[in-house]
Amino acid sequence: MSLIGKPNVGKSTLLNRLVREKIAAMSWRPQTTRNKITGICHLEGGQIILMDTPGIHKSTRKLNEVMVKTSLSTYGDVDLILFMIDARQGFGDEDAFVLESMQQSRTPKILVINKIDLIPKARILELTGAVNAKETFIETVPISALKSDGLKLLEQVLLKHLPKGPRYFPEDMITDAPEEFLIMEIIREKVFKLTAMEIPYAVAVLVESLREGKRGMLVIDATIFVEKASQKKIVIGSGGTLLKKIGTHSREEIERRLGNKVFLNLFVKVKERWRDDVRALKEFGYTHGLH
Ligand SMILES: Nc1nc2c(ncn2[C@@H]2O[C@H](COP(=O)(O)OP(=O)(O)OP(=O)(O)O)[C@@H](O)[C@H]2O)c(=O)[nH]1
Repeated sequence: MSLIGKPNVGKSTLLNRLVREKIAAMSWRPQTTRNKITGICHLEGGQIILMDTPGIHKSTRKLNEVMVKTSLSTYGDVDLILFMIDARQGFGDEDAFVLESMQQSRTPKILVINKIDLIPKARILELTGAVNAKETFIETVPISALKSDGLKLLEQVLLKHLPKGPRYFPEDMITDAPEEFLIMEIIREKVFKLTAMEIPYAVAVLVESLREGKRGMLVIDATIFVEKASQKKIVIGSGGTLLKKIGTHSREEIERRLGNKVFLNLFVKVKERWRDDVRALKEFGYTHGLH
């Protein structure tokens, strides 16, 4: 099952709620998610395998092109597409763009109206009617991913429409992403939250090494890449304060997630124009559609 929508509608929030753990980076900024992330949701009635995808949007940058291709590539691989819109914003041009990209696909689609905590009930009905007039959806489910409202119903709807099959994953597995990926996403999320303007978008994180240190401590070396020397200065902050904060917040969350004491070494480096540099994109794991 693939979760599709424009940036910032709440896809990662829903994924994290359904798997009951945080695996995808979330922030109030659009385009937080850059890769396809698989989450495994264990329910009484079965397992649901979900793909969170980067928000589909228009852009000329190579990185953004890769992000969109990553999302589109999931259409053929899944049994269901969840198309998510933001209830407060309603259905706009950006949503129309996403919907258009799905029209070729014969995969059954479910409309998920998220953030219903922000609108009056009558508006939900209106939106349901308006969007269903544009495309055939087998179901419409209004939810608030943030407030965990409507999620039980959504789970039931998903189980109803997904084909029966064997349980593919063990009960304790919630994602197929390697540890390095989780660590990278945690650090990237902290940078997204703690910096402003163009910085979040100019940042990539690479986990350089992961090893066991003294007394079972996990030692992580990671580099934050930015595009300009001026951005490096900002990420480090005066006297290194911001980098320290990014490091502390990241370390605490990595420790919680991995259940291990962590020693995190963070470096900041400049890689000019990496978002348009195919080699750098590959190095950072943004590979979809690149040759
Ligand atoms: N009020 C409200 N806010 C929500 C809800 N779901 C998500 N949000 C907020 O919307 C913002 C975007 O959420 P994300 O889950 O990062 O959105 P996304 O669709 O994964 O975004 P991209 O990574 O840009 O594709 C965050 O600030 C969330 O807290 C909801 O049900 N209600």
